[in-house]
Amino acid sequence: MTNNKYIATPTRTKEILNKYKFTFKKSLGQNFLIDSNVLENIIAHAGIDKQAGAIEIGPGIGALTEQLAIHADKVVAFEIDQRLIPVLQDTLGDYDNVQIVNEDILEADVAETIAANFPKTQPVHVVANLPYYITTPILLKLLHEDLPVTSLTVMIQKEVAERMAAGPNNKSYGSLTIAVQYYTEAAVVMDVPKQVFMPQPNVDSSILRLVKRDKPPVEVDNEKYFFALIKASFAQRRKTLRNNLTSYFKGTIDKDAINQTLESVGIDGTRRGESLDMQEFATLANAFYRLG
Ligand SMILES: C[S@@+](CC[C@H](N)C(=O)[O-])C[C@H]1O[C@@H](n2cnc3c(N)ncnc32)[C@H](O)[C@@H]1O
Repeated sequence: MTNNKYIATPTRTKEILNKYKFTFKKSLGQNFLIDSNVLENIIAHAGIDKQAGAIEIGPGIGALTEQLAIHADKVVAFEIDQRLIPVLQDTLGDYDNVQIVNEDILEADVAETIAANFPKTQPVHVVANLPYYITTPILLKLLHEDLPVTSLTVMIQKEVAERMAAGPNNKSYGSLTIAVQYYTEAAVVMDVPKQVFMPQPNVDSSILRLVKRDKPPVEVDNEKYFFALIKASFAQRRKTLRNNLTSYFKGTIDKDAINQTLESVGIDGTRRGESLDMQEFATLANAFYRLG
């Protein structure tokens, strides 16, 4: 992959950018990968082989897309920036297993795209160097929609990757952690320096691997209610669980009922949200939900 014919080298990237007089849009999180070793690592961790399909978000000029085209059966890539479509048609012209969709991933019907492009029995992996300004909405959309994908391997901001893979009592642990870990097993597989991007971002990056679970690790009566209660429990991190819940349930459940419910499930209301594990949140959410 060190061969200069590939897109992910500084020289080839500059050539392509010059040819199209392409100027980066910071507002679209455009930081392109120019390091073939990092790409090799992404592909190695992503579980991609010729039996698998790949969904990419934000192909840019095609550095990762090209490697996915080489290693996977088929690639479908969503790119919002119309200026990149002719560039991609050029850089990926040699590959007949790539489809570019010029759409905003947050608006796209990803389930329909998967159904239209990949056989039902084929494993499909999401692989992306994500636009960092919308990392959380993209991942939560893909997870909440419960798409038929086997895994997600994504380059994201290091702090966000740590948050998604954290455990209780860690300063990074929060409602995002639980949302991600409810659907997937999360692990940070590699930290990545700024120097591998053009232009260099202001933040450090990590590759995060999320493997979809067959079923959630806890039983929840109502998922929407569960996630809303978790969010409320972290609303003010320094506040006790009881105080956060009192603000959240104001006007619907009174203080006495809140105390009784906490007591009934054996959770001390003076604890902070960050000390509860997912099972405790599930028990708590189910108990409040059953109050009706
Ligand atoms: C960090 S760059 C990655 C580019 C390329 N994959 C690489 O690694 O060199 C993020 C890409 O996402 C695209 N993008 C930004 N917002 C998007 C959105 N809402 N939907 C789809 N693509 C988006 C940008 O135009 C850009 O090409």
